[in-house]
Amino acid sequence: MQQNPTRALGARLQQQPQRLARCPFRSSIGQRFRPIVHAGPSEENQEPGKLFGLIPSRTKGENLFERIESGEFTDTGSTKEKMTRPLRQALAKEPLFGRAVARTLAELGRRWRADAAKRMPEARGDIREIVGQPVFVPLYKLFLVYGKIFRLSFGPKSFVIISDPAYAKQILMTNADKYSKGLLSEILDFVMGTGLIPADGEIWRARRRAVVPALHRKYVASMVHMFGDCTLHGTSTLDRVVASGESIDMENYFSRLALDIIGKAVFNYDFDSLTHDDPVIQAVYTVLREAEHRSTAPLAYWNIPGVSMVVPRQRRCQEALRIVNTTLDGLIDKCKKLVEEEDMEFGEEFLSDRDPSILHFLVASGDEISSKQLRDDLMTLLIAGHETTAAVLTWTLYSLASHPEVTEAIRREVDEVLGDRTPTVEDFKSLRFTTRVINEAMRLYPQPPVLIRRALQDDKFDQYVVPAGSDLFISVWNLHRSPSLWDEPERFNPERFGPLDGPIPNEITENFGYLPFGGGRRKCIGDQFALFEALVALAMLLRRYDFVLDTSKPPVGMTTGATIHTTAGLHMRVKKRDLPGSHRQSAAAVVAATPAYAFAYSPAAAATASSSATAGSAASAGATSTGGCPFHAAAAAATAATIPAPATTAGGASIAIGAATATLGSGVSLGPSSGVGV
Ligand code: HEM
Repeated sequence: MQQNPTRALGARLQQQPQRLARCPFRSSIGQRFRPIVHAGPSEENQEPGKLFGLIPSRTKGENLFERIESGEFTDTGSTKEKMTRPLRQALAKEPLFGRAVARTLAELGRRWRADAAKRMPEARGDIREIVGQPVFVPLYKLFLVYGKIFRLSFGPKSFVIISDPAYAKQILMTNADKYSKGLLSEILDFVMGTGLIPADGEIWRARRRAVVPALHRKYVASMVHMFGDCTLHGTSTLDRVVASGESIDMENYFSRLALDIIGKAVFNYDFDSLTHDDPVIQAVYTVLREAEHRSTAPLAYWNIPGVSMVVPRQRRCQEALRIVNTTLDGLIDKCKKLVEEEDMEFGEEFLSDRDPSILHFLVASGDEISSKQLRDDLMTLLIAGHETTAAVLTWTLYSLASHPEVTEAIRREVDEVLGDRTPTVEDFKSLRFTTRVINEAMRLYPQPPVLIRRALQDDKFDQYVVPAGSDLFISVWNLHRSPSLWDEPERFNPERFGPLDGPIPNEITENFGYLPFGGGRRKCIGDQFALFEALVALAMLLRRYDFVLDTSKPPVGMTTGATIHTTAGLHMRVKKRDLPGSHRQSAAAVVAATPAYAFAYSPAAAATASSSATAGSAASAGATSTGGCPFHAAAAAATAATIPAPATTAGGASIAIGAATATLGSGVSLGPSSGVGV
């Protein structure tokens, strides 16, 4: 983080929350929570890169700071003290009795002022006033007014909003023992059970100890090959889009790419959602959508007995869960048989060529766990690793659309380091600029934008006590866009993190002002995996294609789900990139030149491979040269054969998951409606 001129003002603002102890909007009912800016796209903000006015523009921000500085929002103490002050002054002039009362009032006034200074700034209002925009947007506006910690109250419900690196560090690291996942565990129970994300206490400790070793160095290296294969496989779809001249919803595309990748990585299942739809894919999306729906619904109506039988969406959800669970049980059984058959010694970096998945590691480890716990683990990893990475790729590509010079810089790096080769782990040391671009996109669009915790014990943040039982939101969005931490926080600037040969920015290098993967003991276990995945996909796609926003489609807006979604897709026109003086290898040739990645359980890929056995020698050459790997064969064949394109609209099994934007009702619980922290 670099120093900047607005920092001084921001720092002053951070020092004064106690002076804002009263809601500045309260005095003017009509102004309560009135948006300082609008979240929806407006004429001025339709230009990509202006962030659609989703956050206050520089001028608006400065005006707000000026107004705060002028004292307009400032309440310097206790209202009771202020109201009794004229009386006290009048009484003080009276001899004897009057003066005695004035002295008592003065003493009371001192106590009232001291109490007021200890009270956390509080924003009160009607929950309806923040409906209709992604919840992290009003939270940002309130942060600019109330500062680094404030209480947001709706009737009897209240939440503590944290937007300060030191406080975030206290919650996530120093005092992590004092916090649980709270609301998040309640919402995700139906799908993740006691998986790592919602679990707390001993179960979390045991599962973290079991799962983390599965993502060892050799595993991640082998996954990097698979990322390349999957990205290449998806180019058949993009080639069709190029030929058709239509645009494609890249949010949908990335969602499918990420699903294909995480399926293979976690349980060696090939969804192949990039080229087809089937009931399992539909079921996974139904479950994902339900998780997001529950995280933004005002009332936990699904807990009412009988609702799952009566409400159609809940019935569909139950059916989808049944399909997903049956599929997972099948994969677990298959894996158990494989472990019995194979004669492999289990060791620290256990990795099977036939099935390099996390599931295989967990089963082979001999850990005595129930199938239910195993299913919870798999489902958790599937959800954690899917939406997040897809969203990072979506918003990175979106940011690049308005920064062609950055795209060109990526290409220079990729052309030099990779050419048409698929990346290996070793390449990451050289793809430093591309990595910074992803780091910067994760700053502007953190996934999830808010982390959720519940205090198990009282905790203290400077003078403010947060009592046990309080629900806290750490607003990563606010941290990542804080004017006191970042120079021109709204600007997409991959160079802000300093020289390229410096460390890759993370929560430690940025002292908890940057939390793309959280921090402390509950930090993301898939951070490297995810960064490599995004890097491979971005590098390989930008090497091969030009992407331009389709301006005939609705402007891109944001909506909240578990991650930040677009409101109506990221529609882009795609062209093959002109590669002057360079020659582009066919996908089959690239696959042939890539070290073998074994992929065992792949019904869809196997089907594609066998059905396209006559699709050309390129395909079989790819298969042979990679030791008969069915996935390689399928990837190569896919380029030669005709494959149906995925739906490019946000319907069906597509990723309109976040469409249920914070549909918060009046006066009811806010729920964790700001992006659910995974
Ligand atoms: C770019 C992609 C990703 C992003 C931005 C991301 C972000 C995060 C964040 C911010 C947390 C911390 C949540 C909290 O403290 O409440 C987290 C936790 C977690 N992530 Fe990721 N994640 C990504 C990819 C992945 C992948 C690929 C996997 C698995 C292969 C994964 C598995 C997990 C798990 C299991 C946790 C919970 C850890 C625990 O509570 O002990 N994530 N992730």
